[in-house]
Amino acid sequence: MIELDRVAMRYGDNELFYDASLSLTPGSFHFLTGPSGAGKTTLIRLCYGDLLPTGGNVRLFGDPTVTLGRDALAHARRRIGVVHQDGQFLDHLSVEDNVALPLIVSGQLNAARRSEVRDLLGWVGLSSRRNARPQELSGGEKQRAALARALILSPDVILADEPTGNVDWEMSVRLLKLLLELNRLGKAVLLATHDLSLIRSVRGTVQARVLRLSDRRLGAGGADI
Ligand SMILES: Nc1ncnc2c1ncn2[C@@H]1O[C@H](COP(=O)(O)OP(=O)(O)OP(=O)(O)O)[C@@H](O)[C@H]1O
Repeated sequence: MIELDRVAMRYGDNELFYDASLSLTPGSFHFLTGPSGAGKTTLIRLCYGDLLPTGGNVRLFGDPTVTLGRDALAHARRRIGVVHQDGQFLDHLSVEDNVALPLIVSGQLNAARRSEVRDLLGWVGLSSRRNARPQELSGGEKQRAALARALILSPDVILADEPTGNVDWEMSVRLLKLLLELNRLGKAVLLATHDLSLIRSVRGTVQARVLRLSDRRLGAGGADI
């Protein structure tokens, strides 16, 4: 569904990585680790066509992102749910409307979809916070709202950039469990995290690949779990 084929990425003279290959197939689960600044967020942005590679190819559902026009890219992106590191909420909207935003923007919000938004908020444990503003949420609540918003268009692929960054251990495990549940439903998941103990916590319970981005290379990050 998403394929990186010998991808290189540089910002000006700063080459972040080269020769990076990766295939996110249905039902696959990948952890992406690596030091701060190695390029994990950049790699995720390449995976949904937010950036174009400076070398190699990124293919979304078969088509190289460099060849996709605006409409085709928007169409492909609707199949990819992104959980951003910083949430990226609109502060003047309620949590519920933030989650519904992809439906509002694409003109799909009706009574049935509104009820799906509420179901999703229930699934991530935020029913009682649906009328709050994003700035009133705790770190863990924000991350769960970001996950709900990423899921509202029923994507085939979920890209999560440090979703457990600012939350305590219990909440990290809870978020990871939500992602694993989605993965069991057949969705491809890529989860970037610094937290190796989180990866170890699911050892033996899930088939996942651990990738490490460091020294400008994307490689295996230790034993797969
Ligand atoms: N738009 C940009 N223009 C120029 N340099 C950038 C841009 N975006 C990121 N960088 C640089 O690229 C490098 C990699 O950034 P990136 O955010 O991808 O790393 P990361 O591995 O996700 O880091 P962290 O774990 O701290 O979030 C950093 O040195 C960053 O300053």
